[in-house]
Amino acid sequence: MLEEEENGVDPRLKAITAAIRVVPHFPKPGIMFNDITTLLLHPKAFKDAVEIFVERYRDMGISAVAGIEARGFIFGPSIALAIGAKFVPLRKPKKLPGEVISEAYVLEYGTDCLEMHVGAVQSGERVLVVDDLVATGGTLSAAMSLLERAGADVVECACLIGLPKFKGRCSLNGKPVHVLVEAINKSM
Ligand SMILES: O=P(O)(O)OC[C@H]1O[C@H](OP(=O)(O)OP(=O)(O)O)[C@H](O)[C@@H]1O
Ligand SMILES: Nc1ncnc2[nH]cnc12
Repeated sequence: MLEEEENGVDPRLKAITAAIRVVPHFPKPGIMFNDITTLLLHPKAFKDAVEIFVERYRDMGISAVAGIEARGFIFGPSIALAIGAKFVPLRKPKKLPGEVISEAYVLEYGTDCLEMHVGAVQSGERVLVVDDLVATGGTLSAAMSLLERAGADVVECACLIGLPKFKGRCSLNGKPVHVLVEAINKSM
C-alpha cells in the first residue's frame, strides 16, 4: 500500500535519495558518479525502491522486464517476479552463449554495446526496461532498439536515478522514461 504522501511527494524517496552516494571524479575526472551500492546496504530503502516500481507497473499488462547489465540486474529481477513477468538480461558483448542481436551506443565515459538473446521476447510482447540510472539516455535507447528490433512493445523505461543532463525529459525516442529520484550533485 502507498504510504501517505507529503506535499505530493512519496516520503520513501527521501531515504532512497539519502542512501545514494556520490563519488566525484569516478571513473574519470569530472564525472560525479552516483553509486547505488550504498542504497543496497539499507534494506528498507532498497525494498522501498523496488516496491515503488512494483506499485506502478503491476497492473500494466507487462509480460517481460528487460534489465540492463550490470546495475539493471539489481532491480529488474525483483520487479519482474513481483509483477509476474519474465526477466530478460540485456548483456555487455560476448556474455550471452546463444544467438544474439547487438546495439552499440555512446556513454558519458566511453562506448559500449548491448546484446539480447534471439527469442528472449516475442513479437508484440509488452516490455518494461529497467536500469539504475539515466545520464545521456544512450544505454536506454540501445536497449529499446534491441527490443523493438525483436518486435516487442516497450511500455516504459524505469530508472532509479535521473542525472541533471536528463532532467526535465520524461521520454526518449517517443517512449516514457520514469525516474524515481534526480541525482544529487554533491559527494558524501
Ligand atoms: O544514460 P547513459 O549515458 O547511457 O548512461 C547510463 C548507463 O551508465 C551506467 O552503466 P555503465 O555503462 O557504467 O555500466 P555498468 O553498469 O556495467 O557499470 C548505468 O548503469 C547505465 O546503464
Ligand atoms: N554519473 C554517473 N554515475 C553513475 N553511473 C553513470 N553512468 C553514466 N553516468 C553515470
